[in-house]
Amino acid sequence: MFAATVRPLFARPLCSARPVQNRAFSASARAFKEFEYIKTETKGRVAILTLNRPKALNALCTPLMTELNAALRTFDADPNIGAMVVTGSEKAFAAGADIKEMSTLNFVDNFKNNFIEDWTGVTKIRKPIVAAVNGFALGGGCELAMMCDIIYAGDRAKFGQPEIKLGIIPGAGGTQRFTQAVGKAKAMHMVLTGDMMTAAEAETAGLVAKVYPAAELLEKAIQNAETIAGYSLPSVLMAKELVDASFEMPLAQGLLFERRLFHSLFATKDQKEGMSAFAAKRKADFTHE
Ligand SMILES: CCCCCCC[C@H](O)CC(=O)SCCNC(=O)CCNC(=O)[C@H](O)C(C)(C)COP(=O)([O-])OP(=O)([O-])OC[C@H]1O[C@@H](n2cnc3c(N)ncnc32)[C@H](O)[C@@H]1OP(=O)([O-])[O-]
Repeated sequence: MFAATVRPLFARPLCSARPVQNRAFSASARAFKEFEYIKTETKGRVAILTLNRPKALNALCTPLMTELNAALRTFDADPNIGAMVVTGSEKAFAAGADIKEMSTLNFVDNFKNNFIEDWTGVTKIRKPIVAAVNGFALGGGCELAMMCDIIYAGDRAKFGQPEIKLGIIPGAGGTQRFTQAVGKAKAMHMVLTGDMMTAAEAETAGLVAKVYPAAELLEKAIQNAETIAGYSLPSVLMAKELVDASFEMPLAQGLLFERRLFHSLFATKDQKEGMSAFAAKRKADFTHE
């Protein structure tokens, strides 16, 4: 047992009726207690984290993001977990950062407190995170989905960066990751008009990996996460690291990095297991070593 101490960024967080402090949880039981804005469960080697602030369409506020990041970090450190799924409700994955909470913020405090930097912990998680998006993924909701490694969408999902309508701009990747995913033409249109994109458009544009009927989305996302979690963890972690590195590195360096990690995987037990299982026509039994 260990305790996670979290401190709200704001003196009076609008989305919390009670202080979000000293939440104790048991990593071994993989059961979190007392979370207010998210639910967690596990299925085999997959952890499922559900944003649970239905009255505000899962608008992202500091306590919600603190809980989400604490849960992600704990599952990342749990040897029994190989992949995670982040999802919301049928109506909304998340309708963006909490506009009511942000409405009174000012530049100097934002700058001094480095507002929302703490919220981006999802990008530091090493195990794969799948976003299962039903309903609205707008503003910070779309940005949160893009911080995950794969986005699967329900067929009625809507994506968008509508911050321009509020007199601001996207603040957590909506001008950068969105542009990398869909290209300049569509990114400019979405960011400058605030229009929404359907799931089908998002799949065609390259933002979304696959679209499923809304009612089947979570089950399919978990199945895909189970497939990933069943593979050798060192190779999964390296594969994720390399795909992410391709956005940061020149091609020659990226290829060299890939080659070196490819070489290194021949030091694992799982490489021997995977290849001998193939030759023996049986399923590999990976031990993640
Ligand atoms: C991972 C790190 C991420 C960091 C992100 C930071 C930077 C980011 O780029 C900035 C933003 O996201 S800026 C944000 C960008 N996002 C936007 O601009 C989208 C804003 N939302 C909308 O445009 C509409 O709600 C929808 C079109 C989503 C649904 O319309 P509909 O079906 O007619 O439903 P409805 O009746 O409208 O809503 C039901 C309830 O939910 C409430 N609520 C909803 N969103 C909220 C929010 N973001 N806030 C607070 N509350 C929000 C709404 O007030 C209402 O509560 P009430 O107490 O009953 O009044």
